[in-house]
Amino acid sequence: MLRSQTKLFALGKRQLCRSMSKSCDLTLVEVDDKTGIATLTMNKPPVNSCNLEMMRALKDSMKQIEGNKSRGIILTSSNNKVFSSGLDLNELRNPEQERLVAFWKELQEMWLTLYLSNLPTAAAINGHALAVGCVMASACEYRVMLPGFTIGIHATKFGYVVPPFIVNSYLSVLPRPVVERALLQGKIFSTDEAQQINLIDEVANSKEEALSKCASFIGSFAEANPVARALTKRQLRAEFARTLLDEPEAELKESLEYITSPLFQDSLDAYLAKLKSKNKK
Ligand SMILES: CCCCCCCCCC/C=C/CC(=O)SCCNC(=O)CCNC(=O)[C@H](O)C(C)(C)COP(=O)(O)OP(=O)(O)OC[C@H]1O[C@@H](n2cnc3c(N)ncnc32)[C@H](O)[C@@H]1OP(=O)(O)O
Repeated sequence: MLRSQTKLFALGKRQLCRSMSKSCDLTLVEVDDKTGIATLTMNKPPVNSCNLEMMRALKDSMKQIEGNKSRGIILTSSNNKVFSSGLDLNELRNPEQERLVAFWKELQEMWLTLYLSNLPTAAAINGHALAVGCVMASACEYRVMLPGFTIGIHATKFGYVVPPFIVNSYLSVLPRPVVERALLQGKIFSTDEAQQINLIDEVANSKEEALSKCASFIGSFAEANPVARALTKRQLRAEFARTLLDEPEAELKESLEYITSPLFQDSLDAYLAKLKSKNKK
């Protein structure tokens, strides 16, 4: 996804910006002129898996929204069953080194951009949010989820070690003993369970209601000075972002070694085969 492929349109009272790939718009951004709140919609069929281009589109869209002086960001999905299925597993399977490096750097940068955004951030989770899908929702300041879906980081279930910044995503919303158990079990939570442990803040019965609740949360900062708010947020979050801010290369090296190991590749093959066979039955 090249920056030059990102377009900005004036659409009535709203601005619409799209990050485009060859075949579709990977992300859509609409800014509400009345509230100044931007809705960033993930739009990569079929399940918003995060490949290199998708993560670049998300990062670029967030930077554009910040540059447009919006009042906040709501992250959501155009798919009414899946918020995001996490990393695109095809990027990890027998990867070409150069692309894998670019992919993992993009994951680091996308996460930092969202986690440390100057703006208030909220996720309207209108479908399953798995692995990095859950990480993105957890990086936001507020989460509203629709009933009947699932959310969680199940990496250990299929043989993946969880990288430290992903652990930190959970730690910024959940108490440590809960994080430890959830990550070690590879626990996926239902909407109700997620609300009980405060992984999500509210449940909404429709996407519209979820967006409205997210907008109310963002509106709750109306009295706060935006610069003071942003700097305070950065101070509060800097500790959990430290590894990626100070030593992204070390994290990259460790992750690449692990991803390219036979141990990881074998468990990925088995997992992908299981995922594909589901649709052949
Ligand atoms: C010490 C240092 C250690 C460093 C360690 C580094 C290692 C890092 C790796 C660990 C990090 C992991 C983070 C991740 O995000 S991994 C991604 C995990 N995600 C999943 O497991 C989600 C799997 N998907 C599902 O469960 C379901 O698809 C769904 C999201 C519940 C949706 O179900 P639905 O029935 O609607 O859709 P389908 O299952 O039929 O899917 C449609 C097609 O999409 C393909 N698919 C789904 N998810 C992915 C994905 N994440 N990547 C690639 N492809 C995906 C699926 O196979 C279907 O394809 P098909 O149509 O060809 O069959």
